[in-house]
Amino acid sequence: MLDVRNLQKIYTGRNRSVEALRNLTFHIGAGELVCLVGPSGCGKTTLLKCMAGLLTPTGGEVSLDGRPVDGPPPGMAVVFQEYGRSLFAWMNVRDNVALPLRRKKLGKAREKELVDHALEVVGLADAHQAYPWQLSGGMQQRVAIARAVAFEPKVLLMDEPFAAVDAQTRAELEDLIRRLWRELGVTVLFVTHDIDEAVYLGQRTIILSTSPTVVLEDLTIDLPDERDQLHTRSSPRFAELRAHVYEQIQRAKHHNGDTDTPVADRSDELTLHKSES
Ligand SMILES: Nc1ncnc2c1ncn2[C@@H]1O[C@H](COP(=O)(O)OP(=O)(O)OP(=O)(O)O)[C@@H](O)[C@H]1O
Repeated sequence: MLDVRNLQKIYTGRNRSVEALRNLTFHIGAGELVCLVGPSGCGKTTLLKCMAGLLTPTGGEVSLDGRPVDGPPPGMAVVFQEYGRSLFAWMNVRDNVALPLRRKKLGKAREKELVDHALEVVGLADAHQAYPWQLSGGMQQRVAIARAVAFEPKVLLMDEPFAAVDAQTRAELEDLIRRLWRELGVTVLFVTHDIDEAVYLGQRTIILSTSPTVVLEDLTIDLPDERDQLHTRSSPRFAELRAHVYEQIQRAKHHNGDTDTPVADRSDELTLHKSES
């Protein structure tokens, strides 16, 4: 489905160059929900932009269903952290959600059907005539998610989408993403710097090193499929996985692509959790 092979990105400026991504390789299968976590500044946004075809990599390749990504692919939608900047203040909720559909030229009836459905699934059917500035931060992010849902993407890329909302809203939105993922069968790559979120949400968590970035570990999250904020987060397995990812992130801060051996391969302790359950 989505393949990242030997991806490298070097930003070159007049006086300096920054090697943000060194050599990233991983695969995301159709219908998977994968989280990507790493220390601040490790290149998560850079990676996501390369995957979305918004940034040209220096080396390596991203491909979707075997086709190289060299511009925004038609079946992909992206939700960014800054919902305030992705919504248009002068358009109401309905028009904001409908905007990307205009390019598809589906006809008014089909467009209305998709927008109504998207607003329904994110719980904003009653707010369709409101303007973004009349909504809370959490509701605005729901509008951004509805916009992505209405587009009927095969792949949904999310870049720290809940970083700017309060903890309670964040928990609700996490559950919304899991519900949408299960109901719509969409493939999701969710970038976060929040360790709890990285464990709670996905089926796998890819842990990145500091810049220049490599994959430190691709961890299977073997929590039950049915998750809820109260029981899942208080389960012993959640605590173990959380501790493991936390530990890896701490090590990641002292590790980058300059070191040959990935952190996960250097310690028996780090494989402890994988053999359990
Ligand atoms: N346009 C740019 N020009 C030069 N360097 C850049 C540019 N964008 C990002 N970088 C550098 O690339 C590295 C990775 O940045 P990026 O924003 O991808 O990291 P991140 O993991 O998303 O950060 P955060 O966790 O803080 O959101 C950083 O060292 C950053 O300074």
